[in-house]
Amino acid sequence: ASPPLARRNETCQKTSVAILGAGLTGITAAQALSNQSVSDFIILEYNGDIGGRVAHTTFGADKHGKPYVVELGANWVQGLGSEGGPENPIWTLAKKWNISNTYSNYSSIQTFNASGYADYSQLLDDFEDYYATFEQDAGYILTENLQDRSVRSGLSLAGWKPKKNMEAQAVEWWEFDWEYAYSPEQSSQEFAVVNYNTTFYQWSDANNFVVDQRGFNAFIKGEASEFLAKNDSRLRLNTIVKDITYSDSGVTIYNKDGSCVDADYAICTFSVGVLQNDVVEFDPPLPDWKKEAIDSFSMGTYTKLFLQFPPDKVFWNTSYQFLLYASPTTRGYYPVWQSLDLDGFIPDSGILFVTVVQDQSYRVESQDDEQTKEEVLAVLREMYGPENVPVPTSFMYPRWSKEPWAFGSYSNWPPGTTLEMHQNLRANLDRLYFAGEATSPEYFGFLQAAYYEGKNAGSLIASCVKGNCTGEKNYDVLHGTTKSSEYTMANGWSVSSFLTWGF
Ligand SMILES: Cc1cc2nc3c(=O)[nH]c(=O)nc-3n(C[C@H](O)[C@H](O)[C@H](O)COP(=O)(O)OP(=O)(O)OC[C@H]3O[C@@H](n4cnc5c(N)ncnc54)[C@H](O)[C@@H]3O)c2cc1C
Repeated sequence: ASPPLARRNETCQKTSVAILGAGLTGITAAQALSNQSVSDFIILEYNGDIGGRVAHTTFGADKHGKPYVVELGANWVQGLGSEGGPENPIWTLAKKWNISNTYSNYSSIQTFNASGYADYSQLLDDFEDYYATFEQDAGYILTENLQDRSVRSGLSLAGWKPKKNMEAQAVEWWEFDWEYAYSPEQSSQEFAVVNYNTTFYQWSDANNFVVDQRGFNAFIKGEASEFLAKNDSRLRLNTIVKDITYSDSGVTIYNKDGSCVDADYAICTFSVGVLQNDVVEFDPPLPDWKKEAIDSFSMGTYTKLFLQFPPDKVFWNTSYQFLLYASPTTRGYYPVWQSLDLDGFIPDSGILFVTVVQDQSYRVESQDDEQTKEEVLAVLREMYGPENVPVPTSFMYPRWSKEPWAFGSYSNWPPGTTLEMHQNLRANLDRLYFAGEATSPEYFGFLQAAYYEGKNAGSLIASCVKGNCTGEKNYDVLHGTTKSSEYTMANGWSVSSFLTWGF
C-alpha cells in the first residue's frame, strides 16, 4: 500500500467534509456542521431524493383517479413525550413541519384465527404481566454486568411460554417481532429493553401514525431547506459511492459515475445492511475489530403489503385500527393488519395493509406479486368468509432486503453482544466517521437514532475542522460483558435506560 498522504487525489473535487448518504442521519449531520459555521461540505446520495429509509410511493387511487401516498419505510413517530417533560426530537420536527398524523390506538384491535373472529385479547394483557418481570430482569443484567440472553429465554424465565399455542404466538409477534423486525430468539433481552425504555419510558408510550400526503420525508426536506439552497451544488443526488479510501490525513470517495471527492473528513451513514453486503470497498480494508462489529449486529426486514378494495365494498369493521390474525400453522404469517380507511387516516380509501418481517419478508420478496396477493387474500377469506372478500383494485409491496442502498429495513441487537462491540460499529477509522440508525446503542432502529447520531457526528467533525479533534473510542480487545462504568457518552450512552418519565 502507498503511504496515506499519496492517497490524496489531486484531480478530485475538494471539500472539508463529505457526507455519504442523505437520509435523516446525513441531513442532520450537515445541519450540525452548518450550525457550527462549517459550510464547506458535499452530500453524496444514491437516490434521486433525500430521506433514505423515510420513503413513500403512490398507491391506488381516490374516486377522481388521484393516487394516494403511502409510506414504504418509517411510518410512526414513536414515543412522543409528555406535557412539561422531555420530547422526542422527531415529534418536535413533525409538529414544526405540520406532518399529518394520527394517534395509533393499540387497544383498538380485533383478534382472528383461521375460523374468523375469535376473542383472545386476554392474552395481550397476560403477555404484559410477564413482560413486567422480563424488563426488571433486563435491569439486573445491565446494572450487575450479568450474562445477557435472548428475549426468548428471558420471556420463558419470566413465565411467558407460548409454545404451540398459535394465538399466544400471534400475540407475542404483535408485542415483539412487529417492533424489532426479529424474533425473540434472535434479540438481546438486555438491549431490547434498553431500546424500549429509552424511547417509551423517557418520553411517552404514544405512537402517532403518519398519513401526510406529501410523504413523511417532508420534515427532512423542511430541515434541509433551512441550510441548503434550491438545487444546492453541495447536494449530489443519483451518486453511487463505490470506494472509500481513508487515512489520518483525509478521505477520498470514488463514485460509480467516475467522479471523486477529496475530503478532509467524511461521515459514512450507510445502513448495516449496506456495510454487510460489501458493495462499498474500503481502502485500506476495514480492520478486524470493525468488520467483526459490522457482522455482529443484524439488519431486520419489515414489509408492508398494501391492498386497495373498492371503498363501497369495505368488509372489515372500520371502527378498529388493528386486526390480529393467528395462523394455525405458521408463526408470523400475515399477522398484523391495519386499516387506513378510518377518520384521521385515509378515510374512504378502501386501503388495508398487512405487515410481515424477516423470514416471511424474504419469502414474499422472492415471490411475484400475484402469488403473494393470492396468499394474502386467502388469509382474508379465512378471517371474513370467502363470499365477503372482493377482488382488490391495487396490490403492492416493497422488497427492502433487495434495495442496494439499504439491504433491509433497520438494525437489531443480537443476544450476548456487548456495548463495547457496539462502540466498534460506531468508532471512526482515522478521518472516516460512521453514523446512522444502527450506531445509537439506545435508540437503534428508530428515527431518533438517526437524528442523534447525525447530530453527534456533525458536531464532532465541526470541532475537528476547527482544529479540536477528538476521535471516538474503539476496543481492540473485547471483554465479553459491559461494566457499568462503561455506560457513558464515550460509548454513545446518553440517557439512563431506566429513567421513567412518560408514565
Ligand atoms: C420498513 C421500515 C419501517 C420503519 N418504521 C419506522 C417507524 O415507524 N418509526 C421510526 O422511528 N423508524 C422507523 N424505521 C427506521 C427509520 O426509517 C430509520 O431508522 C432511519 O430512516 C435511518 O436513517 P439513516 O439516515 O441512518 O439511514 P438511511 O435512511 O438508510 O440513509 C442512508 C442513505 O445512504 C444512501 N446510500 C446507501 N448506499 C449508498 C451508496 N453506495 N452511495 C451513495 N449513497 C448511498 C441511501 O440511499 C440513504 O439515503 C423504519 C424503517 C423501515 C425501512
